[in-house]
Amino acid sequence: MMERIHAMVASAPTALERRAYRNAVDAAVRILDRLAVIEPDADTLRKCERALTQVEDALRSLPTLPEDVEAPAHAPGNPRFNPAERGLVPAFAIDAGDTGQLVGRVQFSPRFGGTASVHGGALSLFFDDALGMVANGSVTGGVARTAFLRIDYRSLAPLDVELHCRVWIEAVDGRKRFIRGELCHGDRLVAEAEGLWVAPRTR
Ligand SMILES: CCCCCCCCCC(=O)SCCNC(=O)CCNC(=O)[C@H](O)C(C)(C)COP(=O)(O)OP(=O)(O)OC[C@H]1O[C@@H](n2cnc3c(N)ncnc32)[C@H](O)[C@@H]1OP(=O)(O)O
Repeated sequence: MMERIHAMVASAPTALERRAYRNAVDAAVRILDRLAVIEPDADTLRKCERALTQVEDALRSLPTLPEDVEAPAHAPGNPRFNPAERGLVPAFAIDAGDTGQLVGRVQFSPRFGGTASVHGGALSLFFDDALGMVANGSVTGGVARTAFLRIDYRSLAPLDVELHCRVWIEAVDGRKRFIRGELCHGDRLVAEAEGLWVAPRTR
């Protein structure tokens, strides 16, 4: 029986499994968002902890991903490898993009917040993902890893508000891809980023 379950999850996920995975992650992050804004109530929180522990126990009984990265489960379509689909970064709506740039919108929900504004580390996480998409895009081809990422925080980023982002390739020099990006709230610049992505040596 265990072997059969493992064979099921070791294959690339179906559309139904992807949707179910997304829905489960969405439910989990909605809880984190709610916990970030509620007034503490110890009794309710204890009940919440018990219920969540039951969910966690159910998840612990499932097999984990195979270590072999060539296995079908590691196909790019698997939502577990998409930072937004597993709740690591806020979903980024891409409005326009070509081979060397993209334009989109992002909204940071309360779990990404400090007090009333977005946590600086969350902005950095977002930029790594958004600039990384362009660095790993069709103009450059192949995989590249973040070598450095510099963020200039220009003004506070509000939570739960749509922010606009633009990302573009500044230069490509051999294996090096220099990428820049900016995030705005209306006309106001919130943060700028520049980074280097380095593609692996081919030999
Ligand atoms: C569609 C999918 C979208 C996915 C988007 C998500 C993207 C997210 C990507 C990540 O977050 S990856 C995780 C965070 N990054 C890492 O863990 C990387 C850790 N570091 C490394 O693996 C290596 O240091 C690295 C691959 C970046 C570079 O190692 P290499 O051995 O391939 O490069 P090497 O040291 O030979 O340097 C190559 C060139 O880059 C330059 N370089 C490397 N690191 C640098 C640095 N930090 N600053 C400035 N220049 C740097 C280096 O000087 C040199 O320049 P030149 O060719 O002109 O001589």
